[in-house]
Amino acid sequence: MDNVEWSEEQEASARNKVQENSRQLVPQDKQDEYELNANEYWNDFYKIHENGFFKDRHWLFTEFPELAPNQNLSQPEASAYKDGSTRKPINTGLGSCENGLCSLETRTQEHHQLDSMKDGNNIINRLDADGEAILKLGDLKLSDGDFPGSSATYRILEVGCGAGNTVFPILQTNNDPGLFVYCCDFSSTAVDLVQTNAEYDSSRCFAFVHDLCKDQSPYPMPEESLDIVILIFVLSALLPEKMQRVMNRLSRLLKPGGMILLRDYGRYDLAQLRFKKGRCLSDNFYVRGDGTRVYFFTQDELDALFTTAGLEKVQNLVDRRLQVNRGKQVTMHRVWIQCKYRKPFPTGHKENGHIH
Ligand SMILES: C[S@@+](CC[C@H](N)C(=O)[O-])C[C@H]1O[C@@H](n2cnc3c(N)ncnc32)[C@H](O)[C@@H]1O
Repeated sequence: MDNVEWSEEQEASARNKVQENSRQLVPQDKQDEYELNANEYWNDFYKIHENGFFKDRHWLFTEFPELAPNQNLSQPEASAYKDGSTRKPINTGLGSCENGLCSLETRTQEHHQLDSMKDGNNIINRLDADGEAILKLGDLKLSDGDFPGSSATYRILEVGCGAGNTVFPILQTNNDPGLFVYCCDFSSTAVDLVQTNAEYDSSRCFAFVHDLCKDQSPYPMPEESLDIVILIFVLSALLPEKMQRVMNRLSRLLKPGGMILLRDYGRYDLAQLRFKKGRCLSDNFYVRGDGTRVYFFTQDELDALFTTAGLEKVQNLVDRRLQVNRGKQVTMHRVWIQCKYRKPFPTGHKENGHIH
């Protein structure tokens, strides 16, 4: 069931559950260890789950048509929503990772494993599907005029891309010849999975290891060069104190008129209510059994993060769904938040004859 309203009692019961499971916090030394080794916990996650699955992402282009703006994405079953968006009925989870468990579908694609080889003095780690060398960020000499994707006309960056469950559908669906897709993750295991995927094409895509929370961790593109930045269930994985700096830096990468698209966990989502006592790190921030962490947002918190980074609201909606597992006879309340925030044009700028 889509966009179900919550009753007062439901809201109160959720609040009680959260109060109860937040009562006992994880000790600080353990918290520091989760932060210090965060990428290792995610490496372990991807070593276990690999990409032997392809998560169900049929909602991607109905929710975010900006990812393939020139394609005719006919959606006969799409229904209009109050906020003007359209979406197809969703009868499964959104394929996000919860408590280390993901809704999985068997992946049919072959996985390329091409081992290191030497080319003169350059170490080329791998070749992509077309036999092109896959370069690492550290191998590049970056200058403003010449960077991966510098000749593209539409640049998308996905941060925290995981195994590429968003990147590959974009590359398949968006056939704009001017498209270039960047993607990064601080898990080198995840980035390896992307780079060794049979669909990885270095003429259209650049995957790199990057820690969003490290100011000195470089991006391969200059500021004001991106049309779209995507964050799908990623901001929630960061230490809350570090979220604003991350957002500020991502905002600087956007062209004026460019947008950040986000989908993430909302306050009182089933995944939050299911946490047992002793897993809470701080208000609404928890650690799963596998050492990965997750925050549950309100719309206002996200609005503050985006607007403080100088962006303007295009959309900020809460998507509540009732999932029914008929086999187990249980109903589950999911709460996700979806946001689109745009970087304004400088005042006095003229676009299509309109002065901003
Ligand atoms: C819940 S997963 C979502 C993955 C992917 N966006 C998806 O929807 O399938 C969160 C991702 O964020 C990445 N991540 C967490 N903290 C990060 C950081 N500081 N820098 C870069 N990536 C990070 C993790 O490695 C993981 O791949």
